[in-house]
Amino acid sequence: EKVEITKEQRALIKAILDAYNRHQIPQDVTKKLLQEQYSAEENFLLLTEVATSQVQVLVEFTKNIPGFLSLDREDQIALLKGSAVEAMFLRSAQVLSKKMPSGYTEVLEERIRKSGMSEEFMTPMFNFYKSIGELHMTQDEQALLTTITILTPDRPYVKSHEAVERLQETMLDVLRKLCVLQHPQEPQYFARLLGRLTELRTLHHYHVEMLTSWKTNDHKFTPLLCEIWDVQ
Ligand SMILES: CC(C)c1onc(-c2c(Cl)cccc2Cl)c1COc1ccc(-c2ccc3[nH]c(C(=O)O)cc3c2)cc1
Repeated sequence: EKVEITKEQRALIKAILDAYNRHQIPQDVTKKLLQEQYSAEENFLLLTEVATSQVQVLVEFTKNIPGFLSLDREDQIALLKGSAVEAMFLRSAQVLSKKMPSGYTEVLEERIRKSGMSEEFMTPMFNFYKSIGELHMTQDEQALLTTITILTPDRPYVKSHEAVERLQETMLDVLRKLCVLQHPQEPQYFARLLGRLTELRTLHHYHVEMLTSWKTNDHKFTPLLCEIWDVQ
Protein backbone atom coordinates (compact mmCIF):
# COMPACT_ATOMS: atom_id res chain seq x y z
CA GLU A 1 0.00 0.00 0.00
CA LYS A 2 1.07 3.59 -0.55
CA VAL A 3 3.27 4.61 2.42
CA GLU A 4 2.90 8.27 3.34
CA ILE A 5 4.62 10.32 6.07
CA THR A 6 2.11 12.72 7.66
CA LYS A 7 2.84 16.37 8.36
CA GLU A 8 3.10 15.60 12.11
CA GLN A 9 5.55 12.75 11.43
CA ARG A 10 7.68 15.01 9.23
CA ALA A 11 7.80 17.57 12.09
CA LEU A 12 8.78 14.77 14.50
CA ILE A 13 11.65 13.63 12.23
CA LYS A 14 12.86 17.22 11.92
CA ALA A 15 12.77 17.80 15.70
CA ILE A 16 14.69 14.60 16.42
CA LEU A 17 17.25 15.11 13.63
CA ASP A 18 17.88 18.73 14.70
CA ALA A 19 18.42 17.60 18.32
CA TYR A 20 20.67 14.75 17.17
CA ASN A 21 22.86 17.10 15.11
CA ARG A 22 22.82 19.92 17.66
CA HIS A 23 24.17 17.78 20.50
CA GLN A 24 27.65 16.56 19.60
CA ILE A 25 30.78 15.87 21.64
CA PRO A 26 32.95 19.03 21.75
CA GLN A 27 35.80 19.00 19.22
CA ASP A 28 38.47 19.47 21.89
CA VAL A 29 37.39 16.14 23.43
CA THR A 30 37.27 14.11 20.22
CA LYS A 31 40.50 15.79 18.95
CA LYS A 32 42.34 14.37 21.98
CA LEU A 33 41.64 10.89 20.60
CA LEU A 34 43.95 11.83 17.72
CA GLN A 35 46.69 13.56 19.74
CA GLU A 36 47.44 11.82 22.98
CA GLN A 37 50.00 9.04 22.97
CA TYR A 38 49.10 5.35 23.11
CA SER A 39 49.08 3.13 26.18
CA ALA A 40 46.35 0.97 27.70
CA GLU A 41 46.16 3.47 30.57
CA GLU A 42 46.01 6.53 28.30
CA ASN A 43 43.47 4.85 26.01
CA PHE A 44 41.22 3.96 28.93
CA LEU A 45 41.41 7.52 30.32
CA LEU A 46 40.60 9.02 26.90
CA LEU A 47 37.67 6.65 26.34
CA THR A 48 36.40 7.46 29.83
CA GLU A 49 36.55 11.18 29.03
CA VAL A 50 34.77 10.69 25.68
CA ALA A 51 32.14 8.40 27.23
CA THR A 52 31.45 10.97 29.99
CA SER A 53 31.08 13.69 27.39
CA GLN A 54 28.87 11.38 25.31
CA VAL A 55 26.56 10.79 28.29
CA GLN A 56 26.16 14.56 28.75
CA VAL A 57 25.34 14.89 25.04
CA LEU A 58 22.90 11.97 25.30
CA VAL A 59 21.03 13.58 28.22
CA GLU A 60 20.62 16.82 26.25
CA PHE A 61 19.49 14.93 23.13
CA THR A 62 16.98 12.88 25.15
CA LYS A 63 15.42 16.00 26.68
CA ASN A 64 14.63 17.12 23.10
CA ILE A 65 12.75 13.96 22.17
CA PRO A 66 9.12 15.14 21.78
CA GLY A 67 7.10 13.75 24.68
CA PHE A 68 10.07 12.61 26.78
CA LEU A 69 9.83 15.45 29.33
CA SER A 70 6.12 14.74 29.86
CA LEU A 71 6.99 11.23 31.13
CA ASP A 72 7.19 10.59 34.88
CA ARG A 73 10.47 12.15 36.16
CA GLU A 74 11.74 8.91 37.70
CA ASP A 75 10.94 7.04 34.49
CA GLN A 76 13.02 9.57 32.55
CA ILE A 77 16.00 8.68 34.76
CA ALA A 78 15.31 4.94 34.46
CA LEU A 79 15.18 5.21 30.64
CA LEU A 80 18.46 7.16 30.51
CA LYS A 81 20.28 4.77 32.84
CA GLY A 82 18.90 1.74 31.02
CA SER A 83 19.74 2.95 27.52
CA ALA A 84 23.02 4.89 27.91
CA VAL A 85 25.31 1.96 27.01
CA GLU A 86 23.20 0.98 24.00
CA ALA A 87 22.97 4.57 22.76
CA MET A 88 26.76 4.86 23.06
CA PHE A 89 27.32 1.61 21.19
CA LEU A 90 25.11 3.05 18.43
CA ARG A 91 26.88 6.42 18.46
CA SER A 92 30.40 4.96 18.44
CA ALA A 93 29.28 2.50 15.73
CA GLN A 94 28.03 5.37 13.58
CA VAL A 95 31.30 7.24 14.07
CA LEU A 96 33.43 4.15 13.34
CA SER A 97 31.50 3.33 10.17
CA LYS A 98 32.15 6.82 8.74
CA LYS A 99 35.55 6.51 7.02
CA MET A 100 36.92 9.87 8.19
CA PRO A 101 39.83 11.42 6.21
CA SER A 102 41.84 12.11 9.37
CA GLY A 103 42.24 8.38 10.14
CA TYR A 104 40.06 9.20 13.13
CA THR A 105 38.05 5.98 13.00
CA GLU A 106 41.22 3.85 12.90
CA VAL A 107 42.60 5.70 15.93
CA LEU A 108 39.32 5.28 17.84
CA GLU A 109 39.16 1.58 16.94
CA GLU A 110 42.79 1.12 18.04
CA ARG A 111 42.16 2.85 21.38
CA ILE A 112 39.07 0.73 22.05
CA ARG A 113 41.00 -2.46 21.20
CA LYS A 114 43.86 -1.39 23.48
CA SER A 115 41.93 -0.08 26.50
CA GLY A 116 42.43 -3.05 28.78
CA MET A 117 39.14 -4.79 28.03
CA SER A 118 39.31 -8.57 27.70
CA GLU A 119 39.44 -10.21 24.27
CA GLU A 120 36.07 -11.98 24.65
CA PHE A 121 34.20 -8.64 24.20
CA MET A 122 36.18 -7.54 21.14
CA THR A 123 34.60 -9.97 18.67
CA PRO A 124 30.93 -9.24 19.40
CA MET A 125 31.67 -5.53 19.70
CA PHE A 126 33.47 -5.22 16.38
CA ASN A 127 30.98 -7.53 14.66
CA PHE A 128 28.31 -5.07 15.76
CA TYR A 129 30.33 -2.14 14.45
CA LYS A 130 30.69 -3.95 11.11
CA SER A 131 26.95 -4.80 10.93
CA ILE A 132 26.01 -1.16 11.58
CA GLY A 133 28.46 0.01 8.92
CA GLU A 134 26.92 -2.35 6.35
CA LEU A 135 23.46 -0.78 6.85
CA HIS A 136 24.56 2.64 5.52
CA MET A 137 21.92 4.32 7.69
CA THR A 138 20.90 7.88 6.88
CA GLN A 139 21.24 10.51 9.62
CA ASP A 140 17.48 10.51 10.32
CA GLU A 141 17.45 6.69 10.58
CA GLN A 142 20.36 6.85 13.04
CA ALA A 143 18.63 9.53 15.13
CA LEU A 144 15.34 7.60 15.17
CA LEU A 145 17.00 4.28 16.02
CA THR A 146 18.78 5.96 18.95
CA THR A 147 15.44 7.49 20.04
CA ILE A 148 13.73 4.07 19.86
CA THR A 149 16.53 2.54 21.95
CA ILE A 150 16.09 5.24 24.61
CA LEU A 151 12.30 4.76 24.65
CA THR A 152 12.50 1.05 25.42
CA PRO A 153 9.63 0.40 27.90
CA ASP A 154 11.06 -2.70 29.61
CA ARG A 155 14.07 -1.11 31.27
CA PRO A 156 14.54 -1.76 35.02
CA TYR A 157 12.43 0.44 37.36
CA VAL A 158 10.20 1.94 34.63
CA LYS A 159 6.75 2.43 36.24
CA SER A 160 4.50 3.78 33.43
CA HIS A 161 5.32 1.09 30.90
CA GLU A 162 2.36 2.00 28.62
CA ALA A 163 3.28 5.70 28.38
CA VAL A 164 6.81 4.80 27.21
CA GLU A 165 5.46 2.10 24.87
CA ARG A 166 3.09 4.62 23.21
CA LEU A 167 5.98 7.01 22.61
CA GLN A 168 8.21 4.26 21.26
CA GLU A 169 5.46 3.00 18.95
CA THR A 170 5.08 6.51 17.50
CA MET A 171 8.78 6.52 16.66
CA LEU A 172 8.73 2.94 15.33
CA ASP A 173 5.91 3.85 12.95
CA VAL A 174 7.87 6.83 11.61
CA LEU A 175 11.06 4.76 11.20
CA ARG A 176 9.16 1.98 9.41
CA LYS A 177 7.77 4.46 6.87
CA LEU A 178 11.19 6.12 6.42
CA CYS A 179 12.80 2.74 5.71
CA VAL A 180 10.18 1.88 3.07
CA LEU A 181 10.60 5.27 1.39
CA GLN A 182 14.40 5.51 1.65
CA HIS A 183 15.29 1.85 0.91
CA PRO A 184 12.63 0.74 -1.60
CA GLN A 185 14.88 -2.05 -2.95
CA GLU A 186 15.29 -3.54 0.56
CA PRO A 187 11.85 -4.50 1.92
CA GLN A 188 13.59 -6.11 4.93
CA TYR A 189 15.61 -3.02 5.82
CA PHE A 190 13.36 -1.98 8.74
CA ALA A 191 13.50 -5.52 10.17
CA ARG A 192 17.31 -5.44 9.87
CA LEU A 193 17.43 -2.18 11.86
CA LEU A 194 15.29 -3.70 14.62
CA GLY A 195 17.60 -6.72 14.61
CA ARG A 196 20.41 -4.35 15.60
CA LEU A 197 18.41 -3.40 18.72
CA THR A 198 18.44 -7.05 19.77
CA GLU A 199 22.21 -7.19 19.22
CA LEU A 200 22.50 -4.04 21.40
CA ARG A 201 20.85 -5.86 24.30
CA THR A 202 23.46 -8.60 24.10
CA LEU A 203 26.27 -6.03 24.02
CA HIS A 204 24.69 -4.35 27.03
CA HIS A 205 25.04 -7.61 28.98
CA TYR A 206 28.66 -7.95 27.85
CA HIS A 207 29.27 -4.37 28.94
CA VAL A 208 28.30 -5.09 32.56
CA GLU A 209 31.07 -7.71 32.63
CA MET A 210 33.48 -5.30 30.85
CA LEU A 211 32.96 -2.80 33.66
CA THR A 212 33.55 -5.46 36.30
CA SER A 213 36.80 -6.59 34.65
CA TRP A 214 37.98 -2.96 34.41
CA LYS A 215 37.03 -2.40 38.06
CA THR A 216 38.96 -5.44 39.22
CA ASN A 217 42.03 -4.03 37.45
CA ASP A 218 41.48 -0.89 39.53
CA HIS A 219 40.33 1.31 36.63
CA LYS A 220 38.59 4.52 37.73
CA PHE A 221 35.40 5.91 36.17
CA THR A 222 34.04 9.45 36.43
CA PRO A 223 31.22 10.26 38.94
CA LEU A 224 28.74 10.63 36.05
CA LEU A 225 29.58 7.18 34.62
CA CYS A 226 29.46 5.64 38.11
CA GLU A 227 26.01 7.14 38.59
CA ILE A 228 24.57 6.15 35.22
CA TRP A 229 26.08 2.65 35.30
CA ASP A 230 25.57 1.97 39.02
CA VAL A 231 29.31 1.43 39.50
CA GLN A 232 30.38 1.99 43.11
C1 LIG B 1 34.33 4.34 30.24
C2 LIG B 1 34.92 3.95 28.90
C3 LIG B 1 36.26 3.25 29.04
C4 LIG B 1 33.97 3.03 28.20
O1 LIG B 1 33.36 1.98 28.81
N1 LIG B 1 32.61 1.36 27.90
C5 LIG B 1 32.71 2.02 26.73
C6 LIG B 1 32.06 1.69 25.51
C7 LIG B 1 32.80 1.09 24.48
CL1 LIG B 1 34.47 0.76 24.72
C8 LIG B 1 32.20 0.78 23.26
C9 LIG B 1 30.84 1.08 23.07
C10 LIG B 1 30.08 1.67 24.10
C11 LIG B 1 30.72 1.97 25.31
CL2 LIG B 1 29.83 2.72 26.57
C12 LIG B 1 33.55 3.10 26.90
C13 LIG B 1 33.94 4.08 25.86
O2 LIG B 1 32.67 4.56 25.33
C14 LIG B 1 32.66 5.38 24.24
C15 LIG B 1 33.69 5.35 23.31
C16 LIG B 1 33.68 6.25 22.25
C17 LIG B 1 32.62 7.16 22.06
C18 LIG B 1 32.66 8.12 20.99
C19 LIG B 1 33.82 8.28 20.24
C20 LIG B 1 33.94 9.25 19.25
C21 LIG B 1 32.88 10.07 18.99
N2 LIG B 1 32.74 11.10 18.06
C22 LIG B 1 31.51 11.57 18.25
C23 LIG B 1 30.98 12.70 17.45
O3 LIG B 1 29.81 13.11 17.69
O4 LIG B 1 31.78 13.18 16.57
C24 LIG B 1 30.81 10.90 19.23
C25 LIG B 1 31.69 9.93 19.70
C26 LIG B 1 31.58 8.97 20.71
C27 LIG B 1 31.57 7.12 22.98
C28 LIG B 1 31.59 6.23 24.05
